[in-house]
Amino acid sequence: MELPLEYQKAMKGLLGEEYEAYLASFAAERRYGLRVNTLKTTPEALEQKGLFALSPVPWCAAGFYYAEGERPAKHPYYHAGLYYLQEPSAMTPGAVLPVSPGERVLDICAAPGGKSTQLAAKLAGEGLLVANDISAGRAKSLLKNIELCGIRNAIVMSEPPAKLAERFGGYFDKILIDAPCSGEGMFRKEPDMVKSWTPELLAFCREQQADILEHCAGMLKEGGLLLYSTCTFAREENEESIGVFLEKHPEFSLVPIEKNHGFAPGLPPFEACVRLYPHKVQGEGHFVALLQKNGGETSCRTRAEKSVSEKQLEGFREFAGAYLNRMPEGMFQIYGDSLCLLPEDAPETKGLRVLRSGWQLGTLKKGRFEPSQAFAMGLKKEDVNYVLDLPLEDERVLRYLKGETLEAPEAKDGWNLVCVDGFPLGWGKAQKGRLKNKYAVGWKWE
Ligand SMILES: C[S@@+](CC[C@H](N)C(=O)[O-])C[C@H]1O[C@@H](n2cnc3c(N)ncnc32)[C@H](O)[C@@H]1O
Repeated sequence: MELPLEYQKAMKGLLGEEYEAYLASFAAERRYGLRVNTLKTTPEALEQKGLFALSPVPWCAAGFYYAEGERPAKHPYYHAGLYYLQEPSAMTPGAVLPVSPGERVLDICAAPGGKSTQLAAKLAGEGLLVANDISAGRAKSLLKNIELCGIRNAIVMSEPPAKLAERFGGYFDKILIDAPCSGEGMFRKEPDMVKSWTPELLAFCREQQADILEHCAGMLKEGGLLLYSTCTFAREENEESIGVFLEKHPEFSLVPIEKNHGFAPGLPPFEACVRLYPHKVQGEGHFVALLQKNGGETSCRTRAEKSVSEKQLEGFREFAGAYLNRMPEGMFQIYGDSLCLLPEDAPETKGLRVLRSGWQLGTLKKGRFEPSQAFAMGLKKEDVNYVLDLPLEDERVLRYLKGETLEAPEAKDGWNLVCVDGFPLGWGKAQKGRLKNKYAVGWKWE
């Protein structure tokens, strides 16, 4: 691969004697990763299934390498949201940022959702994740991944940081900025990215990074943590972006990140940060900085009003009475014909471009409730009365994912949660042994 001369010069300056080892890493075997979705299963349980040859990613508890040639995206368990495919070094920001159930977390550059799905797993269904991406198109794939992983407590948005900052001053406990960057750490994985590299691109990215950092500063609570990451090596987009930010914001300080697993320290005087290089770790490359806010705004009080009447919920209550073993808890909201369930203290989002607010349960048309794909993915098998639980080897699993009508003499008449080995895939409606397929149209197995 022909690397731009100016890039070579910058990397030689950064790496010194290690530069040759960095170049040699381009010829090394590429490593692929998947991260187990702990909202659905455990790393041990997935390993025991013996689906793929997995070996652990040392810096991410639920992360695994899988061998080239394996196709985990072509497996029904992928469609059940049991794991997310993620480049191993990209698992670092979500692993380093401490998140506990009940917190309010913002992932401001979230699409397609690698880190959002990781943070949501740490929230374990409690608290709130706001997953945002400025690109409305990319936010759609973010939404799909949030739904696929069965995440019930996320608001998916597409807004510029300035707009969010107007609404969420001092609101979040944790913020992740996985910033747009020149992507130098992707050169091995996506050689085409080399072509778009220019020094001007670095300067452009740096401006965007400064804007995002600036607006996020005000959205964090006092004592809150902000994680800044890029998949690039350029000093300008990493230590320099952080340096400029810290000069302007003395209320923030760097929190040291442990230098295990071949992680290199940030460039002086920012040794508290980490750099992942492809010649030092089994991964493509990343920069990670963790900052704490030691003063400034305290929590703000934006809270959505309850606006749904019992009358409007009749159709859902009827469905729940017939098919659910457990009533989902939270605040019901209706957007158009879509019924969603939000955490009780969810924020007011009127006026913001929201793709999804909380857990979409289904649609209400003329009072009739029809359950949604997202509802199925956020349920557990035990939550539902009528379950068509197919073993992995059953040929109907693939036929269901392809959208076909199934012969299902064992299904009871009515709505059935279709599962593979106990993990929900979607809905079907049975009548006299035939199951009408209700799998989401855009999700079908190709
Ligand atoms: C590195 S990617 C994020 C990857 C994502 N965090 C993941 O793990 O899947 C950067 C994202 O930032 C978004 N972006 C660029 N500028 C932005 C801005 N000013 N505010 C919010 N998002 C932005 C891009 O659309 C892109 O999806």
